[in-house]
Amino acid sequence: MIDLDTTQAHHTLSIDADQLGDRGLHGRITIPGDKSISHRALMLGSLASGETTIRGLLLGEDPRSTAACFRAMGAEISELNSELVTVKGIGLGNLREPLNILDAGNSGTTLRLMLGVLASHADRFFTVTGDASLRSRPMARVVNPLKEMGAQIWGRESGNKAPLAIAGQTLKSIHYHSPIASAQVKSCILLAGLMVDGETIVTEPERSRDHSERMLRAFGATVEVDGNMVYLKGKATLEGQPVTVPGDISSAAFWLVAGSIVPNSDLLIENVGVNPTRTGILEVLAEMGADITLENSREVAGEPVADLRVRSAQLKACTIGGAVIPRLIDEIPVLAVAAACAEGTTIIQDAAELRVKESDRITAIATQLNHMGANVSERADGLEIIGGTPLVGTSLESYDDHRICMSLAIAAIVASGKTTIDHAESAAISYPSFIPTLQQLY
Ligand SMILES: O=C(O)C1=C[C@@H](OP(=O)(O)O)[C@@H](O)[C@H](O)C1
Ligand SMILES: C=C(OP(=O)(O)O)C(=O)O
Repeated sequence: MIDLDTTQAHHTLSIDADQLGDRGLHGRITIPGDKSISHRALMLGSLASGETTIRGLLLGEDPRSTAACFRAMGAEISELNSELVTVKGIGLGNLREPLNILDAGNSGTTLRLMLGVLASHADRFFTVTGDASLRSRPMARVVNPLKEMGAQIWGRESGNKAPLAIAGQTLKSIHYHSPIASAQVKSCILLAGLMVDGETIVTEPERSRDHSERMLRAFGATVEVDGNMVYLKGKATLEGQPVTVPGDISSAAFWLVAGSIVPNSDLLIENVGVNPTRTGILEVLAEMGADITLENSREVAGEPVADLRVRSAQLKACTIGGAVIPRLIDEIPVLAVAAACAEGTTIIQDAAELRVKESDRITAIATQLNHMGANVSERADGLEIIGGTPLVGTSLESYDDHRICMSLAIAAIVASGKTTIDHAESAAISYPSFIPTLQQLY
């Protein structure tokens, strides 16, 4: 029994795994569009000259926040749907000063990428904010390099926390050595560099997702990549393009883990983006002994795509850290569920970033899995998970964090008895059809 109680403002998801039987998970799953690519398609489409068409856009709350912000600055974005969205761009440098505060909702990507755009629109004033979670997340990581480029930004804690106010300026180019591997930091600076005179360069300690580089190039900007360094030629022009958004591997991750840990499963997850800067989860699950194969590998609109077939397997522990972390950062909560079901002790390290996501994901997943009977200890930069203790259904908190909510739902389907998860509406941030898909599998 999988039931969603929508009678209160905050929805409660109930999963009674005992009633699910032992037939496993079977069938084909289509996952929604990639969130990172959806944000970028809406933003670049808005900034470009001419029309951009977007097929397969994610209809989650986060891309809706991006669309609302850019509409408020003059971009004509048609009603959002996953078939076809058209964006009539207003041309680089032509954003209108918005009449009200721009609201990025729960979306770090919206706020951080947009700051680069706003800071570089001279003679215009912008105010930006977000929900309680986003207002608690650090913005200095983008505000400081933007200030080095000449930006004027004010906010709480010396400009580290939203609400923020931005007086747009003509910026100058920099070579920024980012202390963290973050696609949001890298993309913010590249977007800020579009209108500067000269080359903007970002070097990061490890390579983070490269969707901005790929899409900027497709829209006509000159972008070069050399190891962990990205160059963008200033005074760029962007031309609207057709964009096809592949399925989000971060959403596929829930089924990759579910199909592995639920005995007798055999799932085909169709049309998944397998950009090498995102496939850390496939490498780690393979090392843990998962049975996952890539079928029908192809390239769609400049991004590699495949269907992923997953069959159940006994997982074993592994150590996850170093350069792979930015390539699976959003999948760590569900990987913790996999580790709780694996034989042996899994260590997740170099992942302190998780403490400043929508929630402190290290504390959130450790606390909630322990409530279910798992053996998880927090480390400053990750988790230590002694796998193999049986999981028991109970009442759980999602911390209003979409990835925690969905990860706990996957844990619940291998637990004995009934689990309830609060704030289940949070799944709609990145995966509105998650609960219907879970129900369809049973
Ligand atoms: O650029 C992006 O689209 C994203 C980058 C990552 O954040 P960081 O850049 O903060 O690591 C990731 O966690 C987020 O979900 C999406
Ligand atoms: C961290 C995430 O997104 P954002 O930073 O855009 O809020 C996420 O989707 O897990």
